[in-house]
Amino acid sequence: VAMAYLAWRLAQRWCPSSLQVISFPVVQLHLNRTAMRASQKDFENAMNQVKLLKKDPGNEAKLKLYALYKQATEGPCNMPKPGVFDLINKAKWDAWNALGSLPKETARQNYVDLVSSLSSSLESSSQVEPGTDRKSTGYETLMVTSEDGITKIMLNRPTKKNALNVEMYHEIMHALKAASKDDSAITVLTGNGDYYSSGNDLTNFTDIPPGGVEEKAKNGAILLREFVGCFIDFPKPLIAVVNGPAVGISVTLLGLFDAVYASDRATFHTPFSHLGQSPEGCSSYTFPKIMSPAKAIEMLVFGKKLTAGEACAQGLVTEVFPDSTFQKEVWTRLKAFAKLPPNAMRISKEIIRNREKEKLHAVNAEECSVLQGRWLSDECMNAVVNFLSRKSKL
Ligand SMILES: CCCC/C=C/CC(=O)SCCNC(=O)CCNC(=O)[C@H](O)C(C)(C)COP(=O)(O)OP(=O)(O)OC[C@H]1O[C@@H](n2cnc3c(N)ncnc32)[C@H](O)[C@@H]1OP(=O)(O)O
Repeated sequence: VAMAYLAWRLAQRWCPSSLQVISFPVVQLHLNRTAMRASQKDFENAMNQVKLLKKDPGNEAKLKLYALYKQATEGPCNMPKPGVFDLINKAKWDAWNALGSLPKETARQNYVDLVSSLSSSLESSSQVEPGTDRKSTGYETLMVTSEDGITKIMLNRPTKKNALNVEMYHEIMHALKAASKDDSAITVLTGNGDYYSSGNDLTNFTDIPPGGVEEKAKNGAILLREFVGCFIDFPKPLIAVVNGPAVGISVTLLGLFDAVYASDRATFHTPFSHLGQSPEGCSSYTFPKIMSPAKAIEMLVFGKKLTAGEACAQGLVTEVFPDSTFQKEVWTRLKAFAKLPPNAMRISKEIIRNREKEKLHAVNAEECSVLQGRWLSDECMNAVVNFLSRKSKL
């Protein structure tokens, strides 16, 4: 029920006046389009095209497609209204019912038009899919630059506090793979805006695939394992420039970095229990080693938020700088590091890190498998619903 609620809320959030948005353009198209009629063949082609869309068109578009399909094939909605707790079916019923007495032929035409516009918009945004050689501007969620021997990967969703959505996970993996092969000596991860990162984007939980929440959790675990694996295997010195508060996975990953420089404005918070979740990013292994098991439990189990000074005292942060001089001091230092012989740095990192790699991959696999189960728990679903319905913030 919680997941159904999530999907429903998301549809509402993207389309607050969903009934008007669904019905209004449809009726307008009907008025303007008396001369145009999609054939049954066009309709069938459009149905096949939907299955081939490279990106998920989102809940709002899916609701419109559903409503138009039902109207085109069955006519006006004559089903009984689903109960108030049957949230997904109620959202679908609302969308269909809002089409009123729209003629079947018009619904068919509108369905074909909608699929055509979705295909072209999703096609053009997929031109920067992983696999192609991206320049900095090719990223949707990152700014990646390379100069003075430093590749800088900047998380770039400042209005969302740099929350990591699915696209950002993929783009970071792509940027790390590219940085591991480019001619820079060191790689830096930082955030744009006032946050370093608010961790996993909680709306990632709302986009449920046809296989349901189990498939969603399985896909999430696969993505997470691959994502964390890229940090474990990264061959060059990897440095975090923590410009502001860090939450969740953006904190746990720090245990896999080679140096962590933080502004004194930064905080470090892993509220996994509050979210019904469990530690990831290999933190169940790295944190107890870095800061002692008891201190790790305070953070990872009880969700204690550390200041930058406390995180430095615990060994998670290398050094803290006053916010007013943070950028200047850190980048001066990094530019000096980047002038050191790159092969020597790479080999030294290898000898320090390599004997732990196998262990880290095993920990990563175990953490992902535990999280997969957690994501299906009532505790987790309720926490996500509460955040999305703005009942709770950290
Ligand atoms: C597939 C791999 C999965 C790996 C799993 C990882 C686990 C984790 O990372 S757990 C950590 C998850 N993160 C959170 O729980 C943080 C949730 N966010 C908040 O509590 C607050 O937003 C904040 C304390 C970070 C900031 O509060 P503040 O009042 O300053 O700003 P807001 O108005 O809340 O935020 C602005 C804007 O950004 C959206 N947003 C921020 N963080 C997230 C997030 N993690 N997920 C989704 N959206 C986020 C927030 O909703 C606002 O959006 P709108 O302007 O559209 O309302």
